[in-house]
Amino acid sequence: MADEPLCVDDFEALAHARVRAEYWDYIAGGAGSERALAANRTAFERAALRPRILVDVSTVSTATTLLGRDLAGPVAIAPTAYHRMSHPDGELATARGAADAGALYITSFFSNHTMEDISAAAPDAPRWLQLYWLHDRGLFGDVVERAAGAGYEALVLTVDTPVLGLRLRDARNSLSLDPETIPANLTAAPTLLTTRTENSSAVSAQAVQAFDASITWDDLAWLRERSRLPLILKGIVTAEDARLALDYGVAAIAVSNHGGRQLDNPIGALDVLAEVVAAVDGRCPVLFDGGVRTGHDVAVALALGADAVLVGRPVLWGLAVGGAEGVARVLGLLRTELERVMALIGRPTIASIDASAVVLR
Ligand SMILES: Cc1cc2nc3c(=O)[nH]c(=O)nc-3n(C[C@H](O)[C@H](O)[C@H](O)COP(=O)(O)O)c2cc1C
Ligand SMILES: O=C(O)C(=O)c1ccccc1
Repeated sequence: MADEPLCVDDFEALAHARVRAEYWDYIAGGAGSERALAANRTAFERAALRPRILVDVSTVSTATTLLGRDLAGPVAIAPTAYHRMSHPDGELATARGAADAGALYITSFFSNHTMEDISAAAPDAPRWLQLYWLHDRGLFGDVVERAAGAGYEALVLTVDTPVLGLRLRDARNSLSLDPETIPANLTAAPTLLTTRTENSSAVSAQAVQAFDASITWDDLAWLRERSRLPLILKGIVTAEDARLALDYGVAAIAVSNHGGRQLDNPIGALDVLAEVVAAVDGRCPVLFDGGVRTGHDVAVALALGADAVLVGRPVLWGLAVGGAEGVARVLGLLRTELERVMALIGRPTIASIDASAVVLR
């Protein structure tokens, strides 16, 4: 079959043909001139793997552990908003696909199904909940308090989005949201549910209305009082903030530039990974996202010190192409590609992919 997707990029082309143009621009786009978006990919082109030979790779295992949870592999689903833009079954399909693939699913707070319904779609699968700090502390506290009971095993506070990046594609499209694409966790606050604005993006309007840009490190204690779940901060890109995060007792750090959607930075996410890994110095797991598209990319990020990687857009491409099955296939592809790369570089376990496996050109 000529159309059979054989790599993640094949899914992108197929998904593009299926997703409405304005939604596609929201998913694909970056901030400003999209330099950060492009840099996330070009950074990987500067990293080369260093294969070792005559190692027994007759058995290769991608199995790993994160915060005490055994996972089939080191590739997890990054939190992305509004999955019904990609498929009518939205996050329910994503949850089933993730469970089939044995992958951790970090559910976006801005999901089109409630966090409880998403959990119920795949009850025993590993799942974390991503949070945006809301102006509405009542609503925010309620969400935080519900998370553990709904089966979420950790909270991921996104810290790179006090305001939304300048998404020119969305502004030019006057991006509006259909009723089925409203954030289901926020229906108690209808004033946050703008679906249409003149000459600007409704997504951006929702973020402006909802996000509290005043929070600082000391507010983390407030979160802690409401949930005993481990806390991960997502969007750390400097050694200074990595050290502060450790001082504040985080369980893990996610190095990310939000898929190039926030600051229009000429440096790729991968370029800052080593700085954060050095500052963390093994004291907590480090996750990485931004531009991971192949098993080779996964191996590079692990060699540079990440404990696991997250994929954002590729999961949405799989979702658009084949619902739950498409999500599982994208994740499965990345895992089998990683297995092949591990064999080819003579590193048969995740732990054996150390700094000697990569060189930056
Ligand atoms: C359509 C879309 C929506 C996103 N929504 C969220 C979100 O709700 N919360 C969040 O923390 N990050 C969000 N992100 C950022 C991702 O979690 C992740 O950092 C990024 O997509 C990784 O880059 P990649 O798409 O190149 O894999 C979003 C990204 C995309 C593409
Ligand atoms: O688009 C995004 O990157 C994003 O994180 C987001 C999530 C919810 C509302 C608005 C933006």
